[in-house]
Amino acid sequence: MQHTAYQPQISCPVRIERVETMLVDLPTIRPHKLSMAVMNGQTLMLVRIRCSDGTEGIGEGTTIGGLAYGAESPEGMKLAIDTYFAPQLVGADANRVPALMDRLHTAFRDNRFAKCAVETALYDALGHRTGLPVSELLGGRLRERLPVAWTLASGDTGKDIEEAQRMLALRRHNIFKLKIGRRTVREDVAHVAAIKAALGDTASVRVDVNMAWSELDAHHGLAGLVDAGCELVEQPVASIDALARLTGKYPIAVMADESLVGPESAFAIARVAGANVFAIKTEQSGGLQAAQHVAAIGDAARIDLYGGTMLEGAVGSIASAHVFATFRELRWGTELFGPLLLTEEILTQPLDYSDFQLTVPASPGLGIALDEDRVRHFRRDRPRTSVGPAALSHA
Ligand SMILES: O=C(O)C[C@H]1C=CC(=O)O1
Ligand SMILES: [Mn+2]
Repeated sequence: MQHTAYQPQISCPVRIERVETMLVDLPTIRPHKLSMAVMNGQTLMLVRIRCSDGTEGIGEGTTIGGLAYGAESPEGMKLAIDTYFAPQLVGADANRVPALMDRLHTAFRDNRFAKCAVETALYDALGHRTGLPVSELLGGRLRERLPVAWTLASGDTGKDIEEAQRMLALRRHNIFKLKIGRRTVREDVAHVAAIKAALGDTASVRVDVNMAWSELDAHHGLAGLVDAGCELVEQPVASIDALARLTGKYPIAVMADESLVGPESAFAIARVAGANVFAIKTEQSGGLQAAQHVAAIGDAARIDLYGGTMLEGAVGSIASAHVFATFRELRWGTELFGPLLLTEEILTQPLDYSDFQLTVPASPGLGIALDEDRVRHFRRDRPRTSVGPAALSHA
């Protein structure tokens, strides 16, 4: 008897036909105050890759406060993809995602966020072609739902307490990350202590200093945070050496964020025991696979994992959710709340945030669909001339 061999669709080359990018500007629900920027809106750089078999994939590149957080901006990512990446991609075999990414890594230095957006779109398209969710293409998910923290960053203690209590009542979040570092250490510690006292044991309270403290500030700060009942401090100082000197010194977990920019930095931090926890950000790591490599280094060094965010919108957040779903352990949960910070929905079906968790979609690719009308409406390059109702009906 002759057996018909199973022929996965990806055995035939599928060509990349078009790479399209756009900037989408969305307002935030309130000013979001970080030590390096105050955000009143977020710009998503969306990339759409169309392939010769009719499949397409979407990806997102997003950062915080334009160029305030790092070396890439949404505008710069768009330029990098349009001018440099697209000519390398068009005509290439869309099924070979790691090979395509290798080509981009060889041809172009850095640009980790822009590369992550492209890798996301390629995996989304591959998922549609094969019928598999991105998490399965990345080796297989170990969980269906992810705990999601909320960031309190209104700049006002009373408002933050009200916001946290609302989130607890809605059963949306019971982990809170407080953005500090804009005020004195003493004021910041008092702010954290007041919030923890108001929430009690119903909530986990953590802080992110975004590198704003000197090493001496950090010694005072960490001691005060321990007394306030705070269980984790994220990137209190800038340098890896200083992080290492603080780690283990106080009964509070020290988490690396800005210092963690891909596998090499993960190795450097692990080598000096520079953190108890890695805040792994998919974009900051350099892509979906790179984030998995960072996780593997953390695992090997017995450093706990946490799924971080660059305050991405729905596309980038769900790409990260697929990645984090593959991590062996995720002791500190995630903070994939970015879409909830925005006033506008750009998906046909909103993401499922419930019971303090986010569901990782199980349908092919990223498992989400853009609401094209909404995206068109919020595109930065949409026609802006005011038109009357008659003209609109022909638009
Ligand atoms: O972790 C960061 O530094 C960036 C980000 C994450 C949550 C938030 O509010 O800002
Ligand atoms: Mn951080």
